[in-house]
Amino acid sequence: MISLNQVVLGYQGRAVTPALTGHIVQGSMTAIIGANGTGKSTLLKTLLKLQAPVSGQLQFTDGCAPRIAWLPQLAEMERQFPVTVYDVVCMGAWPARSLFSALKRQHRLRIADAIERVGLSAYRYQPIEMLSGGQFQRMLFARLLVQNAPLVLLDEPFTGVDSQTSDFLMSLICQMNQAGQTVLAVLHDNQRVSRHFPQVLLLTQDHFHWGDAAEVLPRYSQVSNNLALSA
Ligand SMILES: Nc1ncnc2c1ncn2[C@@H]1O[C@H](COP(=O)(O)OP(=O)(O)OP(=O)(O)O)[C@@H](O)[C@H]1O
Repeated sequence: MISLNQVVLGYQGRAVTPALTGHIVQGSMTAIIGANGTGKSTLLKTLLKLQAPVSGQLQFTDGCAPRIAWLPQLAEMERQFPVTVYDVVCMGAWPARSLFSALKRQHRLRIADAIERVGLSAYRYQPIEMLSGGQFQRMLFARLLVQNAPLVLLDEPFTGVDSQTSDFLMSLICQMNQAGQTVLAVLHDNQRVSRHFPQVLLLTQDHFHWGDAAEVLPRYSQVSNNLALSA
């Protein structure tokens, strides 16, 4: 789906990662792990074309970027905006219709189904500022479900969410992947990574390891131990 060839990520010409080479295979499920500041979110933003790479090449198998659904970090979300749960979930249908046209019946059904799947039917007309952290994240997942994009990018999807809701959201991620969507998720919970993610990209300041979870995860413990020893 996407190939990275010696891609250095960064801002205004300043590198924040080593040169990355690897493939995001269609239908795969990959966790991006690493310490704070190693460029995990920057990779997602680069795939979204919000950020240009410092150097190297990103190639899309079909010649153009696939449709992408993105769950940003919770801290980057505007929560005081005066809209309802329904309004936010509706936004997932934008790519399939023009901005100001009325929703078609098929869209309305998809939106209602997504809100029900995440357990927010009773809150559909609630202003988003009144939602708890877990409810807010469920709402964003409903929007992802409506988007139904071939590539799903998730930036720390379980931040501020209790373990029961995290388990529930994890099951939704697995369902998306089983339905054929390619998933790339930034995570800090290695147990969850080893349970659910066959592929892992580990980023450090100077190196990266990209491959099967069973091979890459033990390297993370090594890296963490080395960091602890040098601190
Ligand atoms: N808009 C920006 N302009 C300049 N530098 C930035 C910008 N955003 C992030 N950075 C820097 O890029 C580096 C990588 O940031 P990034 O957010 O990708 O890290 P991360 O691995 O996702 O970290 P975390 O686990 O803390 O979310 C950091 O040093 C950060 O300060």
